[in-house]
Formats: sequence, C-alpha cells, structure tokens
Amino acid sequence: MAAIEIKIINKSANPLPEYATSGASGMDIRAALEAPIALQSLERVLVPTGIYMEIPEGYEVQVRPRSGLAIKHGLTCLNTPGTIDADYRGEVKVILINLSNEEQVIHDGDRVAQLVVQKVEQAQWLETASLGETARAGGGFGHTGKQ
Ligand SMILES: O=c1ccn([C@H]2C[C@H](O)[C@@H](COP(=O)(O)OP(=O)(O)OP(=O)(O)O)O2)c(=O)[nH]1
Ligand SMILES: [Mg+2]
Repeated sequence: MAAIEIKIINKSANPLPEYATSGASGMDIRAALEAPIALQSLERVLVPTGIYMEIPEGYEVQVRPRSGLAIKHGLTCLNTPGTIDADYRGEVKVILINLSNEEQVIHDGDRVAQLVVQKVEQAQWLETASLGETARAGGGFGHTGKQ
C-alpha cells in the first residue's frame, strides 16, 4: 500500500479523504469553502480542498468525478481525470462544471470528487523509421463496426 504525506488545512471542518468502503478505488475529497458556491448552468469553478500532498516518485493521483453528483446534479470534473503530479506541492483543487440546467450549490465539506492513487511510469522515446505490423494497423475510430 502506498503511503503519501499529506498536509491539510482546517482538519476539523475537512477530514482526510477516505475510502467510503473497504473495496473502493477512490477516496472522496471534500470542498473547503468559506462560503457556499452557487454554480449556474454550464458555469465552471476551481474548488479548493485545503489539501496538500507529497506523492512518492512513481505514483500519481487522479482526480475523478463522483457518479452520484453527475447523475443527480449534472456536476462533473471538467478535466477528468485530473492529474496531480508527484512533484506538485500546491493545494489540490477540483475543476467542477455544472452540466445541468439549474443552479447547483456546493457547500463546505461536500464530497466533490474522488482521488485515485496510481502507479505511473515515465517513458523515453526511441525514434524509428518503421513500426511493428499488426492486424489493426492504422484502423481505428470505429473501423471494426458498431456492434
Ligand atoms: O484537477 C486537477 C488537476 C491539476 N491540479 C494541479 C496538480 C497538478 O500537478 C497541477 C498541474 O496540472 P496539469 O498538468 O493537469 O495542468 P497544466 O495546465 O498542464 O498545468 P502545468 O503547466 O502547471 O503543468 O495542477 C489540481 O489540483 N487539480
Ligand atoms: Mg501539466
């Protein structure tokens, strides 16, 4: 299990992100707000979380939407999955967009997204004049049909 150093501002109002169930992939992360945010239809906002972390080399943290917010309220992460780089030391923020037709209000402590810790590798390019052959070759974008 990966251990990640975390610094959290205003912990009493905003506990650590946590797995809601024992088998969950993501830890729910909460908004850290001084006042509620009213988000109009199609409006986007950068939601602070009060959380700073030191991710070990070889890992990243993804910021993903929560399905309940998406289906019930039309709220999703605009840049999904958001990427928290291992060398980032700033505040983790969530870019939410309101895709519903109504105003949506975000309150302090609302679970606005989930964090997924992933192993990640950096690659280097090996430039070549020819690539290995495959049955797919250049086919894509639905070339195998719809059904
Ligand atoms: O949902 C997100 C996405 C990113 N970040 C922070 C952590 C990440 O390491 C940094 C940069 O993110 P990204 O690389 O996606 O954005 P960029 O537009 O490429 O910015 P930069 O030029 O700073 O890399 O912003 C967040 O807090 N939340
Ligand atoms: Mg970047």
